[in-house]
Amino acid sequence: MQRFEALVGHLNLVRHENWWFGMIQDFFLKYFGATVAVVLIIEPFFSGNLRPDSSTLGRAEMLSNLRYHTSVIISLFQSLGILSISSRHLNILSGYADRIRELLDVSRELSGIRDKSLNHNSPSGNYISEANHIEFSDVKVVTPAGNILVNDLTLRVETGSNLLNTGPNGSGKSSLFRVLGGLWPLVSGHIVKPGVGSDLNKEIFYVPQRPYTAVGTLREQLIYPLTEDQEIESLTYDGMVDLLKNVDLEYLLERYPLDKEVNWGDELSLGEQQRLGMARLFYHKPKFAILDECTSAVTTDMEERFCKKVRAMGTSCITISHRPALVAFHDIVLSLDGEGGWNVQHRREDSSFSTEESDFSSLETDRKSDALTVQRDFMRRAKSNASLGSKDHSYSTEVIATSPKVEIEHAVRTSRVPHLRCHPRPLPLRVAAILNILVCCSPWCLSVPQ
Ligand SMILES: Nc1ncnc2c1ncn2[C@@H]1O[C@H](COP(=O)(O)OP(=O)(O)OP(=O)(O)O)[C@@H](O)[C@H]1O
Repeated sequence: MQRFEALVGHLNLVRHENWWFGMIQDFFLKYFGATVAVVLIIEPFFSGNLRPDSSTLGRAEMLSNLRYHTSVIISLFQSLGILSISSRHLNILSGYADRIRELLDVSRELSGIRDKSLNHNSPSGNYISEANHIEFSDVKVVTPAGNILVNDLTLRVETGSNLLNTGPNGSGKSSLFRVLGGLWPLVSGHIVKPGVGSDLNKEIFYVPQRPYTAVGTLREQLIYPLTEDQEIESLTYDGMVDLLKNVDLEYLLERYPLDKEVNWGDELSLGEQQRLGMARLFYHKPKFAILDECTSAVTTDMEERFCKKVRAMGTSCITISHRPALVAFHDIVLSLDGEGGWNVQHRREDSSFSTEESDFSSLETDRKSDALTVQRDFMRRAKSNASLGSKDHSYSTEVIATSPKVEIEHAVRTSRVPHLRCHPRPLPLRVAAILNILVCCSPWCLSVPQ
């Protein structure tokens, strides 16, 4: 609050100074020059030092001289004004130059940190190396402010495995992947991942909750972050149709002409933007996809189809989510407790679970119990899967399987929905039934006391 008040005070001061500067500058440029010019020229005229010839030509010459000198003096003052403005422009320019220098310093510093973490012989022992899988060994996730979010995490995600990352808000779910992507420095431990040194999106594609939507054509949105000249194989119209059909967005092709530039962030709903983000993933077909709550605004049906399609594509999902329903599509669950603790559960071949953990359950605080709820849900669902004996099943079968059976049977028996009979009764019987209803409902019948 104090800083905010200091900022407001500083802005007020700048506005105040600007106002005075503008006033003085305007007066100096517009009025002061002309006033001085008139005084300088009129003074000799009134003191009698300047007497025109009596001839018309002499008077005209004097007037022309007066005009000339006035304009020279006014131009002189204007030039002085422009010089004073230039000093202001120079100040602004030096401010911009200073900010660019700061940016270059920071980027140099960051690339130094990155090079250090890529260097296997780093004296601190923390480095990033290349492999076909993702592995964290004793990795600490620390915020730029110095808070430890995850302590000594050890976890391996093989190609083909799917990891679900859960935990309370602010527990460091997204931050873990900031470290993986090199956005935050690796302060301790060792990370193994594919595509080291190349752009993150080639091997590990990040799909955020609100995908970035640049102003441009629909095609440009689908291939983002690549641009047309970076594409190895150009995306055809049929390819676009297929990608959009996967996420039920094919109507965008009818709504927007192919070459129309649109601000997609303004024109699409969050759910549509998320589906566009999914279509991008299908275009890039990465080895690993980091799905950061990217299905939070779409229907569960769409979410189920998306998960199945990503699996079929051979991409391993690393999903950050609070939705327990998603456990059905993952074989490893990483739970963070927001206090540095973590817990990893692996689904084994026989659908039972093995658990690795740090000091996760030593002390159950509010944040830990939040994370434990998701874990317990995962275990419950996993047990029910095992009893069903199925390894691969859909979200809806999951829901049906975990719903109380008795209630379903009961609901079917007491169904109020009328059903057509397979063998309708003979016509005379149906006519007799209708007559019976008519007679019973007639006013005479209704008025007869029972
Ligand atoms: N640039 C930053 N500087 C300092 N602290 C940060 C920065 N970015 C995030 N944090 C802090 O790190 C913590 C973890 O943030 P993160 O985004 O990883 O949480 P999360 O588990 O993904 O939360 P959510 O479930 O709400 O998405 C938060 O407390 C946040 O305030």
